[in-house]
Parts: sequence; C-alpha cells; structure tokens
Amino acid sequence: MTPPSPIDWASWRAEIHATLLFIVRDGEILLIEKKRGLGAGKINGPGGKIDPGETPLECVVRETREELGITAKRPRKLGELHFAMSDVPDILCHVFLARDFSGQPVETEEAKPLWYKLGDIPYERMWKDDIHWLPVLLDERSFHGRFVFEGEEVVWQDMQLDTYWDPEGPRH
Ligand SMILES: COc1nc(N)nc2c1ncn2[C@H]1C[C@H](O)[C@@H](COP(=O)(O)OP(=O)(O)OP(=O)(O)O)O1
Repeated sequence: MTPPSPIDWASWRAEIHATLLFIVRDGEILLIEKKRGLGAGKINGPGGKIDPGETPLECVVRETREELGITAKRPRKLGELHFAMSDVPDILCHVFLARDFSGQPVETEEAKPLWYKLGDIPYERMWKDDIHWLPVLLDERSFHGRFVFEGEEVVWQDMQLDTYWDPEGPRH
C-alpha cells in the first residue's frame, strides 16, 4: 500500500516546466552525460527547461539540437513526471521517446553523447527516479509519475501506467 504523500498534490504547482528525450535506435539508447546545470555529472536524456511560449515538443527538439547537434524525428510524448524537490524548485517534466534522428551526435558545452545497449543502462549514474519509469517508456507505455525528493533520495513515489492520454493512441 502507498504511504501517505508528504505533498498535497491537488494544490501542487511546478515552478519549472522541462522536457526529456530518449532516442532508441538499433537496440541502443542515446543518453548524455550532463556537463552543467541541474543534474550535472549525471547520465540523463537530452532536454531542458521550456521557454516562454514554447510547447514541450518544440522545447525537446530545440534542447536536443543545442545539447547534441542532432534533430530528433517524430518525438512522441509518453510520460509526465512531477518532482517535488527539497533543495531546488519543483519540476514538471514531459518525457518523449523517438526512434530516429538526423545528424551526428557531438559533444557540446552542455552534454557528452553516450550510447548504451538497452540491457546496460547505467541507472546507478542517473537520477534515482529513472529506474522506475524508463523501462516503462522503453516498453512504449504511457505513464504519470510523482516523486518526492529529499536531496538526492526519493522518499515517496507513485507511478500510474497507461493513464497518460497519448494523441497517437495507446500502444497496448
Ligand atoms: C529529479 O529527478 C529528475 N530526474 C530526471 N531523470 N531528470 C530530471 C530530474 N530533475 C530534472 N531533470 C531534468 C529535466 C531537464 O531535462 C533537466 C534540467 O534542465 P536544465 O536545468 O538543464 O535546463 P536547461 O534549460 O538546459 O538549463 P540552462 O539554464 O543551463 O540552459 O534535468
């Protein structure tokens, strides 16, 4: 049974809206080592904060270009994550999956590209929430996750699967 949440999610509002993209091709996933900002030193997908007037899709395409120099093809939003943080502003993150891109990933000031086999994803170097939803995304299932962090640790979590409205329709 889920313990009571320390957060009143009904009144919760994120200060930051952000995006993440995971590109999967030929049995491998394209990740980044983040070189600056929130989560520097961690492995993550490319992404970042949504600019005023920008849609989540526009943001994830722009951030992926800025961080890796590639253009994601047909990114599909599969998830939404709500992060209540103890020491940085709360974040609402839109999570996308893409199966193709144009260009060649390059290292930039923001990120170093890293390819991993799908069976070798380095969860130990990623945010602690990732292991709870990245396998769901890779299974092309939609999800809505809520996580409460104390520092680097997840102290409460809830994952709902197959609940997010996917404009392209459910895959399962
Ligand atoms: C708390 O758990 C998190 N888990 C995961 N997997 N990813 C997270 C978590 N918290 C934040 N993120 C992601 C969401 C964004 O992609 C980045 C943060 O964006 P950033 O601050 O790097 O945004 P930019 O616009 O690129 O930053 P600049 O101000 O440096 O341009 O982390």
